[in-house]
Amino acid sequence: MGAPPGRAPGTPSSSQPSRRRGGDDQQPPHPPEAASEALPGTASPPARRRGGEQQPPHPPEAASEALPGAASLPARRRGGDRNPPHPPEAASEVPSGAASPPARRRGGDRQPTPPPTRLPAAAAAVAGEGGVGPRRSFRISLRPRVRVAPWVKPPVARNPKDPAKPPRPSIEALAAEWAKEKAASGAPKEECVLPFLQKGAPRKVGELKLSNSFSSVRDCDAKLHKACSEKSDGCCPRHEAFRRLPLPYTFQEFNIDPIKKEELDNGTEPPPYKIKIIPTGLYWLAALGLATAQMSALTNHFAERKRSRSLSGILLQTQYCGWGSRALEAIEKDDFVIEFVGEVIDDETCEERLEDMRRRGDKNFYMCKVKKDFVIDATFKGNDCRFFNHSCEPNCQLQKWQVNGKTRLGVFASKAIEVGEPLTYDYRFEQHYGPEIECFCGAQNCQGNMSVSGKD
Ligand SMILES: C[S@@+](CC[C@H](N)C(=O)[O-])C[C@H]1O[C@@H](n2cnc3c(N)ncnc32)[C@H](O)[C@@H]1O
Repeated sequence: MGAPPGRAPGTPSSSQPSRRRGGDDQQPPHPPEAASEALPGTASPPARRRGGEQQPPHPPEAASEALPGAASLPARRRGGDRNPPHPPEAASEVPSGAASPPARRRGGDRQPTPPPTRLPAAAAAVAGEGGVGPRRSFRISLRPRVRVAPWVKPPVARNPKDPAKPPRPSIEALAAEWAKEKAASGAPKEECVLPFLQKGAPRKVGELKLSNSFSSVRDCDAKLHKACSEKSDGCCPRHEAFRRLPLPYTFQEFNIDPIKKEELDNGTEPPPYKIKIIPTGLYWLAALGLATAQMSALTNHFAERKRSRSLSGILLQTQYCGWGSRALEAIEKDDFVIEFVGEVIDDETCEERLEDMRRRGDKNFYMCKVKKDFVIDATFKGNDCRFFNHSCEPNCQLQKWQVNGKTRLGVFASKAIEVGEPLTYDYRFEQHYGPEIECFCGAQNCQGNMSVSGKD
């Protein structure tokens, strides 16, 4: 989920400050292109990243995310999630005059980063019963949203901030339109409903058990891997992947990097996922489609990747956190933004994937553990929610709902969100082993890392 900062072109790697601790996750030199994001006029060829998250060409808009005045990117982590190469065009968008890299400080005195950047694609888990509810109870407003749906005639709602703009359709209008088309396509009636938009839809509230993943590891009786980890100098070879496994915190989760090793051989490959140009207001449409169709119907990310090269849409390239998602239109507080969907896997499969991730050296995580044997993995299949980054001062919340007996995760706006603003939520995780993953959210109240309670 996050990409570590890279260094500016021409900047010696030795000058790059280290951002993460940990042995094998040493960050590779920053791809030249990444620098172009911060240094206007820079146009060195894209470099390739290690460990899977090769980033696609930088979208023009991404430039706006670059920290003014930043010239070189401090190395923040070891391991794989380095920022993807920046396209030459991006450079022109970066504020000129940048000369020195942004200083990073911990905790409160951290330098505020430009607008929060992040946006993963969340996918809805449509899996069995149970499910854990959010730790907090959120009030969900079902009032009409004002968003743009190109193919829907705008109903009545007006843009309060700019009356001159044509009225935008309400969420109800969009839902009605969608339901109509869905029904026309022959879908069963029960599939023509938007669960997160139903008044009175029950949300299960409960607590997450943060250590479930650890206890599920095969052939390891050590509590939370502590013993085996100590035997091997702080790093359990077999379970090293767990060092960076973000376990659920409050109402979220995450982890795993999707890119396969062989795909990294081509340094110009875009990220292992799709880029869709869809207004945020339409996320739920796509998300619902994915959810109702179950994981088997999710688009193959390899196929989607082909489209990502020429499009610049919802995704944005952040300076330190890899790819993120942003709002393509204003979102009101409490609005449903997108459903977190992905493959629903059990703990054993999760473990296997983590091991694969370790071997590949992946650094980004896209998993969300909901409960025992119920992990939603957006690594290979999911939607744009997988690109939502973490922020200590997020503008979204991940909520667990019980919809018709199935647990589903929805991302809701926790505050009003402006167009272009990175979509983020708080998914700090409990970390027991390995180096702390430094947080680069840039929030004033940033705690400095993505661990919620440190190590045992
Ligand atoms: C769900 S992915 C988000 C998308 C990811 N940025 C990408 O490029 O694919 C979560 C990963 O993004 C990175 N990340 C997200 N938020 C971050 C933050 N505030 N600071 C540092 N890295 C972050 C971490 O590597 C994390 O494992």
